[in-house]
Amino acid sequence: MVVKLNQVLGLHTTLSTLRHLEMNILTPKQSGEFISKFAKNVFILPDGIKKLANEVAEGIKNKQICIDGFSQHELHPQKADESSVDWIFFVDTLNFCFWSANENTKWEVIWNGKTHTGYFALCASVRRALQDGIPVTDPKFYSQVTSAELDHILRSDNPNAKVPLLEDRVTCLHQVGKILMEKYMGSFVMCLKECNNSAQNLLQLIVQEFPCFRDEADFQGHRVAIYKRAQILIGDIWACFRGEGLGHFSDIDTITMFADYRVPQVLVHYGVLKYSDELMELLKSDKLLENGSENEVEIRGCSIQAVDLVADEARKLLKSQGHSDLIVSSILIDHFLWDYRRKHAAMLELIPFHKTMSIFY
Ligand SMILES: Nc1nc2c(c(CN[C@H]3C=C[C@H](O)[C@@H]3O)cn2[C@@H]2O[C@H](COP(=O)(O)O)[C@@H](O)[C@H]2O)c(=O)[nH]1
Repeated sequence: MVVKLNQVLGLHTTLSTLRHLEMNILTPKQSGEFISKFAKNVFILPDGIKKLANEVAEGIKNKQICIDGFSQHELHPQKADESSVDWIFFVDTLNFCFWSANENTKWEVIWNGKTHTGYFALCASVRRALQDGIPVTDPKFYSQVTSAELDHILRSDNPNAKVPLLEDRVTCLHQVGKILMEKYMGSFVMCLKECNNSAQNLLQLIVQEFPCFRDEADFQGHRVAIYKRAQILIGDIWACFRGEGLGHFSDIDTITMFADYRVPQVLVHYGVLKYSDELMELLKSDKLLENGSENEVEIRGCSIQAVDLVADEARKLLKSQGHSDLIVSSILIDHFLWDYRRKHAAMLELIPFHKTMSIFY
């Protein structure tokens, strides 16, 4: 069934999304709307939206939900300077697929006496490399890094584990490092300076210039864009700079949540998303979902739409309470949900996450 685009979506376009229209690619926001309209195995529940929106509105009022979360983490860069931009670009080039088949093959990195897993294991391995004098976040270095060198840099302190997709990570680093060296004077800062403080312009530049960030799929006859790593890259720079200077984006609220494999677990926990029995059984069977498959696109697309609906509802609530000055963004809601999953990992374990071997998330 081919659906007429303008029947489905109010086309909110800016100059930077014209590329999407030329190539018929929906923006992430449009993709979330479109996918959720035609999803067969994933449903968005209005009561869940209201419940989570209430909690988000409260969190924004009492500042539990705020931009400071990023810099408060010891493993994130503490200074808002150009070296932090290249740190974030390096990390978000590799910010994918940390899950392991079972508990004892978890990739772990020890830093300052604390054992880190998943995303923070990646951050810890960067700290470890920099402390060992390896210029790991320098495009000059990683554009030519060997597999053996990256294997050493990302080595697990859990001897039973290795970081998955090592060769894919080397390929991604070579690709983006070469482009930065050849076209952007060896730093992602030059890309930032080209986007005149527009998040959408930067998003277009990232997916145009760096193919490994092109997180797209075909769904019901249309090309949809999820762009999880491209958007988290923008969100992390914005958060690190607290929305100032190099991290100032006039349209940051047009960035959607980052469709990974963790936030959908929290959305199901809050009763915002519901899976069909068939899909839930499939996820519980631990079978891999192929990147771009219908179920996987439905989970990720409905997550985008659900968080945007929560943001809209929270804005309405805050406005009705006389707080229309308080900013609500899908990024801040995403961070809250992602951090929530880590805080309540044991409880959330009861809700299966979709396992995909993908360089995109
Ligand atoms: N949607 C969303 N996905 C995120 C993040 C982050 C880290 N962001 C930091 C920066 C600011 C925030 O305050 C966070 O401290 C990583 N991921 C994804 O999760 C997965 C790994 O998960 P786990 O096994 O638990 O480490 C993997 O796909 C990874 O790409 C996020 O924020 N949102």
